[in-house]
Amino acid sequence: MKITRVRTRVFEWKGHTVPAQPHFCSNAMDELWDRGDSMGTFRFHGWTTVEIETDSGIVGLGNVALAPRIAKAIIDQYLAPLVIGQDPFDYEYLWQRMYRSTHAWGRKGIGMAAISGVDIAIWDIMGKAVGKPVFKLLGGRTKEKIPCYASKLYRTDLKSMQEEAQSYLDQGFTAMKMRFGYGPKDGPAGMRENLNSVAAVREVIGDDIDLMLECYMGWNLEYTKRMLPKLERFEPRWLEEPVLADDIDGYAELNRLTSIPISGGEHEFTSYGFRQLLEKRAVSVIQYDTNRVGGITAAHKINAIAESFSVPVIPHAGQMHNYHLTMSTLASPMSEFFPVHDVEIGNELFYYLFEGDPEPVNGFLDLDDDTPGLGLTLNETYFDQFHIIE
Ligand SMILES: O=C(O)[C@H](O)[C@H](O)[C@@H](O)CO
Ligand SMILES: [Mg+2]
Repeated sequence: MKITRVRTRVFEWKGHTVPAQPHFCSNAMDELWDRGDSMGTFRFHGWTTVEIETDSGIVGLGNVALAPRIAKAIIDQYLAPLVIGQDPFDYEYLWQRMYRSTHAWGRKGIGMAAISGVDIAIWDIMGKAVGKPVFKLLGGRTKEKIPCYASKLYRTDLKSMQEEAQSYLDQGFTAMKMRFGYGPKDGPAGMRENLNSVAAVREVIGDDIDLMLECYMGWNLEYTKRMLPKLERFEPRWLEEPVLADDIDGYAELNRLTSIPISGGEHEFTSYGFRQLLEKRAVSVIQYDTNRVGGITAAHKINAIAESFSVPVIPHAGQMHNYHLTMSTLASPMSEFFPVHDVEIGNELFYYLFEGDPEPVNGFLDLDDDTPGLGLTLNETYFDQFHIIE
């Protein structure tokens, strides 16, 4: 089988968007003197789709969620010529070809996200070609169902957060993630706000539900050190990305300091990046996203390394490209799940663009043993809500 064409499209959401309130979520821009539109750092209102055609008629579907226009340009100009004419089953060779030939600029960030999109489509082709779901090519079914945690609870008024937390309990979730709204610039009053929001959610969910706490890189080392002892009484499952992704020694220091597991990796790339995080004991939970980290080829290797360090892998974002990895390894006990709702941050945009994601039932989701490939198709229902760039 040979790859004949790589078709990329950018989908930019132009439909209704729910505006984010101030202090909606701490983030890396918060420390700058000019706050400006700090929410801009985590709006994902566009997506790149990668459809890879073959001479057998099979088409693989991949995606990239970061900087969509740039990802498209990288794939069109640099990556497509490297895979066209090649056998998709030579996936390791193709990955290395893309990785090595873009090494000067592509090994982290958007270069690797673009490689991920192509790699995901290649795995979709392989699954379709052998008539098996991708997880069956990676290790198969390691769990009856995948436990998942509801991930939203952005900082709003406490009553709304409590109602939202209650709604996840009502749906049967036994784990959920909330976001902090305040950071170092907000002083002791902001610290109090942060603690009050965790207390408010704990009040509703009780002590027997896992609660994950997300900082999205909006804190710094000193602030996190002050917050950790105050957070311990809430027994969070983890504290996520307290500092910038580049501060690996900062993560390691925090992870040594506290009984709260520190998590990260959503902004890390390839097995090299994760080897560093693991060797330094910088994180106690790994959270790569397959559509950034280097695709399924890289994520599969990271699972093996993480297993040898006994560090759980709970990928960022859920979504099919991650669920298949989670299903196929014991290193991964759980998935993130973004509830389907009106377009807000953009995490949920996935469901407006793709069809095939499983619905969680009582906090678990499952993958079909017989659907070939990733089990995802483009959802044309909302195409008129997007500006599409071919
Ligand atoms: O872990 C997450 O779910 C991410 O950090 C979110 O994608 C991000 O939007 C911050 O809430
Ligand atoms: Mg996160």
